[in-house]
Amino acid sequence: MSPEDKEGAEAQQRSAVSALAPLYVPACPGSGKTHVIVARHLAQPAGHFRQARALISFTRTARNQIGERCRAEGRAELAAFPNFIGTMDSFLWEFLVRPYLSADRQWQLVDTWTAIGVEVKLDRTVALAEFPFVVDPDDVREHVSQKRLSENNRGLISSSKYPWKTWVGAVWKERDRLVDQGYLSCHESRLYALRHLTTRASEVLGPLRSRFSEVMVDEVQDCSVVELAILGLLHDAGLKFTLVGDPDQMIYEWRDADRQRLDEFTAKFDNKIELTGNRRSTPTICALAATLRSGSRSPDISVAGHDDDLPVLLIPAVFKKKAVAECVGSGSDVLEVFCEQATTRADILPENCLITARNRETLPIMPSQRGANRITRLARAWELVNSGRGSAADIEQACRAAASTLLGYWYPDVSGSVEAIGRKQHLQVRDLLRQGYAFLAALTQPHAHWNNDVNTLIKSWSRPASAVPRATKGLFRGGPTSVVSTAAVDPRPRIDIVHQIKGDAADAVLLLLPDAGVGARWRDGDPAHDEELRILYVAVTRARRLLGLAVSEEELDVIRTLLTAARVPYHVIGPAESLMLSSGRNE
Ligand SMILES: Nc1ncnc2c1ncn2[C@@H]1O[C@H](COP(=O)(O)OP(=O)(O)OP(=O)(O)O)[C@@H](O)[C@H]1O
Repeated sequence: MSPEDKEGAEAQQRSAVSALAPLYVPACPGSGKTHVIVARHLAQPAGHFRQARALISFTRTARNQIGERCRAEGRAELAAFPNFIGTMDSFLWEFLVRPYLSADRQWQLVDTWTAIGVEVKLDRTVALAEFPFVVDPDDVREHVSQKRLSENNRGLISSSKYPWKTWVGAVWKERDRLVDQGYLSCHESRLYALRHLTTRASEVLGPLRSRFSEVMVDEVQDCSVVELAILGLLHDAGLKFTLVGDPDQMIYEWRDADRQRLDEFTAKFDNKIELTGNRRSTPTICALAATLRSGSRSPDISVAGHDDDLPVLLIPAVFKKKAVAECVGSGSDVLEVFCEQATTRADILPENCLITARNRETLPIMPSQRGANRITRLARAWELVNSGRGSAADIEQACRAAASTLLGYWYPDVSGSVEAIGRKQHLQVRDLLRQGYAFLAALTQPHAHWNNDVNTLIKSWSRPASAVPRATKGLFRGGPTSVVSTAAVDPRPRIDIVHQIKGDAADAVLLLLPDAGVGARWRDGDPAHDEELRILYVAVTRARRLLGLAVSEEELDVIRTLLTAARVPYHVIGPAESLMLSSGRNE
């Protein structure tokens, strides 16, 4: 990093902090988007009515960070009324929805229908939250999308004797019943906000104008089309916005984020200041990331100031079932090899590594967590859930192990994953995981003869009508071999899907690319139109110093060629290297 690069990045940030709104700040990964928003807020005097600012983010974590920064700078007044610091949903609810709802009931906003666990029941039972409500923002009309149903639910509904139309009727009936009771999901709330803005604009705009001189939106690329339509109307009505975001990190198409709509909206902003200084990643990681975004923009400038610039590690891998990936040739575990490489090459410990994949099904688990007998796995699952540690993915795995235990007793003649058995028996995976969690919570602490407690609970646990338990099949004969989970003692890397690590960072990141054709897609695809590539972009840009890619042998040549063309230094881990590492560890 040259002093000019550093000064350039600082100058960009300073301009973004001091420029007048309306303002659009497209910013690269690691450029300090939240820093800019907070600094902008801190740079201005605490305003009272008509001078206050609203700072909108998409997560409660981001909201809390902004509030904490204001307090840490000794400016607690900036986090208080009449300023507003909150999520997009709370902003819409507080200013555009709640004040204009009828006074005949007590209204409650819920994140999603999952929060109140409502189900649609015909001859099958499907949670209301599982039905995707899709909206056309131009005429604010909603429909329930069959196309967007999960595979599991599509199978469940197609096996029902009722046609899709009847299901849709039942969905609306259930939804209307909840609204009658005063419940609105955030999805509904957004639609109400848009309706109120179009039908009673002057009423809605008055209070916003009398309070805020500026509204800042962080991660604007995460806005759905409805949210963009709302912001568009507010902008056209004269509310002053500062939008900060990275369109290349748009990975929420499933919740209706839309690149074209975002581009149309941001094109209305004449004042645009770009942030191209990456304070997180090395030049190599910035160069690789540039191959995963649209247009031919040159790589972002690394101003992270790391001492080393490590090559990307390519790990040829065989992706096996049950979330295991092995190195080609040596058969060593990819996760272990990557963590060892991170330690030996860069002094990065496993707990500072992040392992990620696109889908939960392909998310690997550490070898230390595998290979144990069923009751030992269950004991580890108990330990994990009761320890309060572990990532969301770890806890889901634990619930899966418990659900699998119950299914093994209920359906002794059916084998397969929780998904496969659920599909065959018309049971929802979500319900099975919930049962798994409750089962773990009801179990005693593992001990040498724990199998007796577990078996008693399995037998007394409420079972589905279709269950056909047979004598002791699926029950446990012996106790666990080791009770304490290695998770409690081994430092382990964080393992999570890409959508869960957005906004985070780690010294070393390993991205697993198990899909056939991923190399060609990367080489030929356009990230502007291919969300899968943007998801890879988000994954690789989490890395500070070391990036690893585990790819199947068939993909290796394409990926090597494209990295060479982009002048991204890489190193392929050969069989001897991965073998040497694992045998070295065993000595
Ligand atoms: N002006 C600054 N001075 C010092 N550190 C900064 C400054 N701006 C940002 N940083 C640091 O740079 C790092 C990257 O910033 P941050 O995580 O906010 O990036 P981001 O733009 O939100 O990235 P992404 O969109 O990829 O999540 C953080 O560690 C942040 O504290």
